[in-house]
Amino acid sequence: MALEINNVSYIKNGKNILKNINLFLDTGMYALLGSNGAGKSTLLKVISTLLKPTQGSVLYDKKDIKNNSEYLSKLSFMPQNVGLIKDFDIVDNLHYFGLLKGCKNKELKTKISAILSDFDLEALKNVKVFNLSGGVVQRTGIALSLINSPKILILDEPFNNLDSTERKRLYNILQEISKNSAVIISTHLIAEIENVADTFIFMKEGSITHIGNRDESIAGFTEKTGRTSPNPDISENKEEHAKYQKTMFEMASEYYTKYF
Ligand SMILES: Nc1ncnc2c1ncn2[C@@H]1O[C@H](COP(=O)(O)OP(=O)(O)OP(=O)(O)O)[C@@H](O)[C@H]1O
Repeated sequence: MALEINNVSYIKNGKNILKNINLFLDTGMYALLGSNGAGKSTLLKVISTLLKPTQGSVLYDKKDIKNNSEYLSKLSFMPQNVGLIKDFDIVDNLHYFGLLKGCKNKELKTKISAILSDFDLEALKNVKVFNLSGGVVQRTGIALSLINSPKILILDEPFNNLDSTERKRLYNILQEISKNSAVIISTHLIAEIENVADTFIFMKEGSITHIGNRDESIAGFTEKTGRTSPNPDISENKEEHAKYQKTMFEMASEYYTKYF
């Protein structure tokens, strides 16, 4: 499994939204971090084939993802607002979207049972979506994105609406999936993802400013800025004090996404 993003740029209305993006994604969990407007959603849409790059290419196992039905069958994209059918119950949604994603009717039954159990949705499986809470809808949406056993799983802000128990459940599931697939998560919740993702991809103004694991990201930040550890003693200046209260990783993240 290898996804290669080679020199990808995306220009819309004269605006360079993605600038020369180069990425190599293997199995593992990748966090995509960046401020509003950094280009994260645009990059995810390019990887999902929803947008065609103005320049460059995206290859899956050395083949262009353009008109590549094998790639599409292995891809799953969960956007920020989950598009479940409100009049269907959970099982019908899983079944319907499974068929749309090309799963065979025969294998769907087993898959749906496994997913309902993994996501603790059995008791709610026959409840129509319009009667479910926001958290359960979100959980069902994520469950839905796994129906085709994706090799490339893209989740845009998946932790919204989830309480800490649900987040933990999701981390465990995603960690399991990331052993054999590339899981790409775009999120603003840095503290949430800090100990979960293997690799962090930081973006600012359409460019990637840093790629690395947690320790590498902190080390790069230390090297470039001279910052070593948070200093809890600085209290005269409120703003400075608040800044130092952050973890090294949060400071590194802020550096790569705002000031690099
Ligand atoms: N169709 C479009 N036409 C013009 N500009 C666009 C279009 N789509 C996105 N943009 C601009 O491109 C930039 C990147 O947008 P994008 O949604 O990819 O950022 P993001 O990092 O996902 O932000 P957020 O975290 O707010 O979702 C923004 O400045 C946005 O206004």
